[in-house]
Amino acid sequence: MTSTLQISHLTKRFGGVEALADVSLSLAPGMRVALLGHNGAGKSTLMKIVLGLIPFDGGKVTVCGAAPGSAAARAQVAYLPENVAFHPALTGAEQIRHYLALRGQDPAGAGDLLARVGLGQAAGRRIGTYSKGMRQRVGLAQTLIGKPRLLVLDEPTSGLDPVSRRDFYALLDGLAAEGVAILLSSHVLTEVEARNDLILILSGGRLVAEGSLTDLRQQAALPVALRVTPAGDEAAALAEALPEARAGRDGILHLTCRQDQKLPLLSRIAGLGARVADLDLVPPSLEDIYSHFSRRDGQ
Ligand SMILES: Nc1ncnc2c1ncn2[C@@H]1O[C@H](COP(=O)(O)OP(=O)(O)OP(=O)(O)O)[C@@H](O)[C@H]1O
Repeated sequence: MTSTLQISHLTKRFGGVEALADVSLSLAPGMRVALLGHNGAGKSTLMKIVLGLIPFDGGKVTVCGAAPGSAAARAQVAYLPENVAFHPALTGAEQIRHYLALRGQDPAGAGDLLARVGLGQAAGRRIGTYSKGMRQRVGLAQTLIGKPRLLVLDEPTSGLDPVSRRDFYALLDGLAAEGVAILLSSHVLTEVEARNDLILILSGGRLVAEGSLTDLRQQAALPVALRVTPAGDEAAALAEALPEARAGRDGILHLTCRQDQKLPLLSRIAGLGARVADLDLVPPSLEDIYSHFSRRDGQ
């Protein structure tokens, strides 16, 4: 299948600063990719290059087979910045009608676009009365004008509450299911866990990790934590049977083990039978994995 976005060995320097070094990635239609990285890691530079806003020094970039910034590429890519600004006195429908007219499209399509992002009911209200989540959805409706094949979203859910974030990602899921490729950056690491097919970690302009969350977990090989709750008055007996555990004030026993020791340890705990009331397995979070890769790169 032809890639929607193809980047090979991309390099970009600003004077003496190497903003991107040997970055390669490929987005197939319908793929959702999250770009993570510390401040100055190179996320915005990468997005600007994909949008054709700045030139690059080395490597190759194609957007739907065309050079970034070319008319062919621009027709296929849409961008949503972190903070969208619309005219507060215009209604959602007026604002989208305006953008449709600017793109030479029928303004009557505004209603459908707003309904698509869940703003059908609010289309006739002034944007000044919208919440931040609603304004972000107006932004998403704007990006959908012209049916782009690639969405570039710069921290699209920053400042949104958990419910608005979930709703926003549900919209992206629907678009991805229709074949739209999505490249988004985020600092809210926990939210990208379940919502993306591929996670990329940039550090100092280099891609230091790439994969699904499962791949990254395996590559990082961080310890797994277990919490064992003793049954009734079995705390002392359980602590004796699990001498490597640390007992918390609440009586719960805390253990950690390497990934490859997880199953033997679970089977040992299962063998303790009725002495165990409950068991929780806590895998390393994306925050842990992210710090692991960023630290490894000296950040
Ligand atoms: N126009 C510019 N001129 C000089 N240096 C720049 C320019 N734009 C970016 N840089 C440098 O390139 C590096 C990458 O910056 P970039 O803005 O891409 O990072 P980022 O990951 O988007 O960071 P943030 O999360 O803070 O937005 C940084 O060292 C930055 O200072």
